[in-house]
Amino acid sequence: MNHLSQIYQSNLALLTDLYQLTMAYGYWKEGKQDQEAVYELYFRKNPFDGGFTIAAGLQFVIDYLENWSFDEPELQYLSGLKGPSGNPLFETAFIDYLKTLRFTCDVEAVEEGTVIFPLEPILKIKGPLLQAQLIETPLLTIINFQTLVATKASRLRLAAETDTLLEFGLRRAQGIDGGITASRAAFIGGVNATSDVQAGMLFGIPVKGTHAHSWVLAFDSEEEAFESFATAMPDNTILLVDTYDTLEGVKKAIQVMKRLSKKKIPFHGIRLDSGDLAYLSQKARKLLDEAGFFNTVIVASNDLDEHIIRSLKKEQGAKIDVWGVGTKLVTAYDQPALGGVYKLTQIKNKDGQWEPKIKLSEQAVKVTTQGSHQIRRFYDEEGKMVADMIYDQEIGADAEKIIDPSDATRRKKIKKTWLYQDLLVPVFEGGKLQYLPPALEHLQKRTIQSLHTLDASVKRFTNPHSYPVGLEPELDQQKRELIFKLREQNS
Ligand SMILES: Nc1ncnc2c1ncn2[C@@H]1O[C@H](COP(=O)(O)OP(=O)(O)OP(=O)(O)O)[C@@H](O)[C@H]1O
Ligand SMILES: O=P(O)(O)OC[C@H]1O[C@H](OP(=O)(O)OP(=O)(O)O)[C@H](O)[C@@H]1O
Ligand SMILES: O=C(O)c1cccnc1
Repeated sequence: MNHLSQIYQSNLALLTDLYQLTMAYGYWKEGKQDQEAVYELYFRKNPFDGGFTIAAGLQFVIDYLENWSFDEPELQYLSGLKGPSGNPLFETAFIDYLKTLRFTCDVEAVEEGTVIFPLEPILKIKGPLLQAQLIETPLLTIINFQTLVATKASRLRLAAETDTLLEFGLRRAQGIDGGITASRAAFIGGVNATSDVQAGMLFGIPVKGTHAHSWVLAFDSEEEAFESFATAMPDNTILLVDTYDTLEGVKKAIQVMKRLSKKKIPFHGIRLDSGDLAYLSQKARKLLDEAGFFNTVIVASNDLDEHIIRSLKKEQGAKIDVWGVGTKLVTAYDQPALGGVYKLTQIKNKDGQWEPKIKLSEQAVKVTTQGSHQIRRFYDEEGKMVADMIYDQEIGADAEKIIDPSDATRRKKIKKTWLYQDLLVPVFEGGKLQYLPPALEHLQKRTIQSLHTLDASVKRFTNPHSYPVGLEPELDQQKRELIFKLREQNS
C-alpha cells in the first residue's frame, strides 16, 4: 500500500532542501551524476538520555523511493526558479534530465523495531551520486521522527510493563503528518492502540477511546451523562469521572452502572484525568471492588510520561490498568529531534576504485567513518545482546575485538562462541524493491523481543549503561591513518 501518497495525494520529489537540487545540478554539469557513491544514515546520541533507540520509518522510506520521480508540475516549478541575476536557476536540459530520472540505487536498512545504537547505519544507500544526494533530506525527515517516537513509545512500554498502553496524541501532535506518523511509530514502539482513527484506517492499528469532559458538560448531571453514554455505547462503558469531583464521580458511575446492569449493560471501567493519580486510583479501586465491579479497569491520562508511569506503578502502588499518553509521546516532548545525519562514506574514482571519505571534526564522535559498513550483533550463551561490531564489507568481521570509535582506549573482546546476526538487510537492488515489509504487529513484536535481549542496565532511565558498539580493528586502523593523512594534507 502506498501510505504516503494516500495521505498527501501528491508527488513528493520536491520534499527536499534546495541545496540538494543545486548540488544535483552541479553534479550533472560536471558529468558526475552517475559516479557511484555510498551514503549512510545514522545518529550520534540515544534520545531521552536513554541507552538505546528503536529503528522505525523504513516502510515510508520504501513508499517514498518507490514513487520517486519528477512529474510535470514539479518540473514546471523548478523551471520557474530564478537566481538573483534573474536567470533560471536550472537550465532546460537539466529539467529534461530530471524528467527521465528513475531511482536505481541499492538500499540496505536495519529493520523497523530493531534496537539500534549511535553511529550504526540505519540506512545505507549505494548508487549514482546525484540520486543518493537528492534523497538525503526526505530519508532523514522520515527516519528521524519515526525512530524518535518509536523509542519514546518503547520507553513507555518498559514503564507500563504488561499494562495496556493507549496513544492519545493526535490533538497535540506537530501537525497532521506529525500525528499520523507518530501513531504508526508509537505502535511499533509498543502501544496497544491509538485514538487516531485515520492512522487506524491507514495502518490497521487498533483504535480505542473513552469520552471527553464535554460529554459530561452537555448533560444536566453526571448521572445522566453516564447513563446516556453507557446506554448508547454498551461495548465501551469507560466513564470519565473527574469533571467535578473525582471520587463523587466514581460513586455516581457505580450507582448508574448498578442500575444498568439489570439491563445487562456491562461496566468496563473509569478514566481519571486529573489530581493525584496514585491516591485517586487506590480510592476508586476500593469503591469499585466494594460495589462488586472487580472486572472494571481504571484508565489514567493527564500529561503522563514514562517517569510518572514508573513512579505510579513501582513507588506509589497506583491501581491503574490502562495508560493513555498523548503530548509527551507524539511530540517526543523532552527531545524534539533525533539528530540523525546522512554522510558520504566512499566514492568510486575514474579508475573504478572505491575511495574512502571522511569528514573531520574536533569531536571524535563527529568524525565520520569511511567505507561501506555492516553491523554485526553478537549474542552471548543466554541469547543476550553483548556487543555490536561496525565492519567494512570489504574487510570482513573476522576480528577478536571491537574498538570504541569515540575513545580508542575502550575495547571489547569478541568471543568466537558467540552467535551473531548482521543487521543491515537488502531493501532495494538497482532501484528494485527486494524486501517484503512485515505487518505492523510483527514490527511491534520485534521491538518487544529486541528489548528482551537487551540487558536491564542499558534499559534503565537514569544513567543507563552504554552498550558496547565498536569498529572492527582494521577499519579503525584505516580510519586513523586516513585522519592523519587528511590532517597533514589540510594543515
Ligand atoms: N501521584 C502522582 N505522582 C506523580 N505525578 C503525578 C501523580 N498524579 C498526577 N501526576 C502528574 O502530575 C501532573 C499534574 O498535572 P497538573 O498540575 O496539571 O494537575 P491536574 O491534576 O491536571 O490539575 P487540573 O485539575 O487543573 O487538571 C500530571 O503530569 C500528572 O500526570
Ligand atoms: O495529557 P495527554 O498525555 O496529552 O493526553 C491527552 C489528553 O487529551 C485530553 O485532554 P483534553 O483536555 O484535550 O480533552 P478532555 O476534555 O477530553 O479531557 C485527555 O483528557 C488527555 O488529558
Ligand atoms: O479516548 C480518550 O479518552 C481520549 C482520546 C484522545 C485524547 N484524550 C483522551
